[in-house]
Amino acid sequence: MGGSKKRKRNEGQRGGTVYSENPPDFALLASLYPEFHPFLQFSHPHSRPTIDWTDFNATRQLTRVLLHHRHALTWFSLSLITQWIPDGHLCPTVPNRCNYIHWLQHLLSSNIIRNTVSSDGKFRGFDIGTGASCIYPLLGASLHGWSFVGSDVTDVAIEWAERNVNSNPHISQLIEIRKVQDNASAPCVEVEESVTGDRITLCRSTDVEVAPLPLDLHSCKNRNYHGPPILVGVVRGDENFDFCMCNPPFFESLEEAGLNPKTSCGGTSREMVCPGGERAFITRIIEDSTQLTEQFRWFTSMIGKKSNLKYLTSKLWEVGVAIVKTTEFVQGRTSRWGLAWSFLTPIQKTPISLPNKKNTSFTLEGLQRQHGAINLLEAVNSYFSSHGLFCTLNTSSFTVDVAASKDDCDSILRNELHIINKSINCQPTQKTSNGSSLNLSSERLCFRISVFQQIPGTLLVKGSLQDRNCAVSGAFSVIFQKLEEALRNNFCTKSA
Ligand SMILES: C[S@@+](CC[C@H](N)C(=O)[O-])C[C@H]1O[C@@H](n2cnc3c(N)ncnc32)[C@H](O)[C@@H]1O
Repeated sequence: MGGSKKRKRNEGQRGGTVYSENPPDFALLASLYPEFHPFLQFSHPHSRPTIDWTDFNATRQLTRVLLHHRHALTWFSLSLITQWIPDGHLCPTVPNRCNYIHWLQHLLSSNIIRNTVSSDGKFRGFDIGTGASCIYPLLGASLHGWSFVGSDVTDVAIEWAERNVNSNPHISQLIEIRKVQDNASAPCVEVEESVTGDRITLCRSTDVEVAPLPLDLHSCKNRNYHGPPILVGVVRGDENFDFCMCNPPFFESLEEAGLNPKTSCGGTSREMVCPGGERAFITRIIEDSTQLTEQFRWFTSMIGKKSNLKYLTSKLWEVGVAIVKTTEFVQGRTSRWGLAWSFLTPIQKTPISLPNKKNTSFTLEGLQRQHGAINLLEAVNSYFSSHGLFCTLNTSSFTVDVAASKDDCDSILRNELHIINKSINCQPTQKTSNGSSLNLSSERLCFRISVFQQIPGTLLVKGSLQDRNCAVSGAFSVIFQKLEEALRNNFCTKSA
């Protein structure tokens, strides 16, 4: 921590992915795929080539050759120009989509939630709105051998997603494309045979014609979302998944969707726009998830606006999830966020394995001017208060003293900071040598957070355990890590 004056933004999901460590070499791609060559641009004769990111033909050709070169995927058949992504349809950028897959792989293999669905790491996922590209199932199946149901509402998306699946016979058995319709008759499942080259592949295709949703879902809770069903009514009662994923229609209008002139990835209004934008769409996913708590280990979604991440996270705690995980995906100048939640009880970490340090710290660098020590201190205070912990803020010494009961600590160790008992038992307190008013009962975890400004834009956050021998001191490291995560999320990432 600390050190370098200018923080270099990590590309990819924090921690990096194959594309941040090994970016595409356009010259090499053009030598391997002549159809990509016309799109190369050179700022001067000996510079590395790039492409015109505002040219839809260039970005879709790049996606096609990258999928083939890096992932052995045939996407909108390389040989048949008639099999091309329909004009104007969303063309996915591969590194960005890989970041999400990479994060999911990390989430699933970390076994925070017990694996009850799949064996051998062959996870099963539900891709909400798979699109004509079917990009996530193709990547997930080819990179990790995951199986998928990919849903969508438009005929074009379904038709082309199926074609893309069938163009990849080595993984086509792993992917089912499911059409979502908003009318009331029983689901029908059919298996279609299709011929690709000289091989016959099976692409399971399902039309799920769903019963109308319960009234309260349509009208009361989802005033803003009036579209077709998303999970409830599309997922069958006997299905279980390790995860669902979604790149939702981010925008409230096409005008809003067209605000980024720097890249051209296409996107029709059906793909990009939903009344109420991603906030409404993901709120519906959250509401659906409360009815499918046991059928998914993880619910996840991509989020385009940081302000929505905060809103949706608090919504999740309101509906009683057991755990929330977030991440930031950074690709070039674009940031997106990942949100994951589960209703299943996380596997309890053993306190013995936790380091029992008395003092610990981290540095936040590159903060904007308006984020001074006092703002950070207030954020620390409200972070702990909002989780029901007893806090004393001291703005002259730039400290917050915090006390947590044994039950609070148990909850935190189970990753359940949100259900901390708010009615903290305020016993008589005793003055400590450093002047704080903390209860030093051996059953209570008492610690002090101090904030120091090192240089403008760089703050040091220090945590000091008041009594290292208290019965619950092992919880301190976890709580401090959670605080760091929350502060970094709030203060260190680009605002949307
Ligand atoms: C932003 S696009 C994402 C496409 C693709 N997953 C990707 O990442 O490029 C959103 C997709 O969601 C689909 N969609 C909208 N509402 C839906 C619903 N209720 N259920 C399933 N898909 C839906 C749209 O048709 C569109 O294909």
